Amino acid sequence: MQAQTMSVEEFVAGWISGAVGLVLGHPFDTVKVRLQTQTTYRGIADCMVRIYRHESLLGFFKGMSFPIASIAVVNAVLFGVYSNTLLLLTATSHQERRVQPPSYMHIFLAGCTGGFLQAYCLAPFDLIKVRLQNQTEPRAQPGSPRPRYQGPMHCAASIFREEGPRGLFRGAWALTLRDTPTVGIYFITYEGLCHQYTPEGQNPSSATVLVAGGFAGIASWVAATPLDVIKSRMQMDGLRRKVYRGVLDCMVSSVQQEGLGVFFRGLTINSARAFPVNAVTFLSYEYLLRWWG
Ligand SMILES: C[N+](C)(C)CCCC[C@H](N)C(=O)O
Repeated sequence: MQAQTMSVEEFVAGWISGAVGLVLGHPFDTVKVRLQTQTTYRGIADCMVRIYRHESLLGFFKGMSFPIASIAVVNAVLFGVYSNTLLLLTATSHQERRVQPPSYMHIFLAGCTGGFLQAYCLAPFDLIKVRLQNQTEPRAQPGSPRPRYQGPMHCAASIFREEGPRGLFRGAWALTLRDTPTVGIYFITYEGLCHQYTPEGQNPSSATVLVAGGFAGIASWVAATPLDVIKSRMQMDGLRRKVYRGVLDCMVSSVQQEGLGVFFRGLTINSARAFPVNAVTFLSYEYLLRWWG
């Protein structure tokens, strides 16, 4: 791979590795979204049992098809922009960076750039995912009430019709605020841990990549959870009637009604999800790049 030319491999590796992680983490993600936006569940276990009883195993996979289709764009942008920004800042390729590690400042800046740009691609897909995950109706049985959205395309079309084209970007601002700094944290944690446990100039071992990826996921999600709650609430807003005037208003009224703890809703489940998802994401990313490199 040549330095200074844009590398397509990074985008493709980002896509495939994201898809692998996504399927693994989706059931956790559904529980998280419900806990963040609905007040009827008493905790993780209660939420899981009730989803299973009422909606069967399929309930955990609601809203997954769109993220699978969009992860190609979203993760390719995340990893591709990150890597290519580093290439611009440091003039070294993925392999050369093992020998000449970039500074943490450069890693953070490249991560923030990747996070900022992927947030915009992610926003409409994430909105549709959250709306579908929050539908508690069991799969259609004859005579049972039909859920509001019949599927991802129907959901997108309904939002477009009922809330206008801008409606598809509901929550995008909160999402950008969530992801810009936390993707910086994501890559700093990953690169820092890999560097720490890898002899000079070598590639990190699979075990190192798994652990560093897992902790990168946890660290970034811990930092991201407060704005993740706000983001999910903004996305559900407007469904019946509009409650929040903006990100700040959503923060203030959530805290007033539920206390500061509201910012940590879904933290446990988010971290439990983040470890395996991001361990697998980084492992496949590294392997794909080594294989092609
Ligand atoms: C959003 N935040 C920056 C915290 C995490 C970025 C990690 C993205 C990964 N696909 C996952 O879903 O865990």
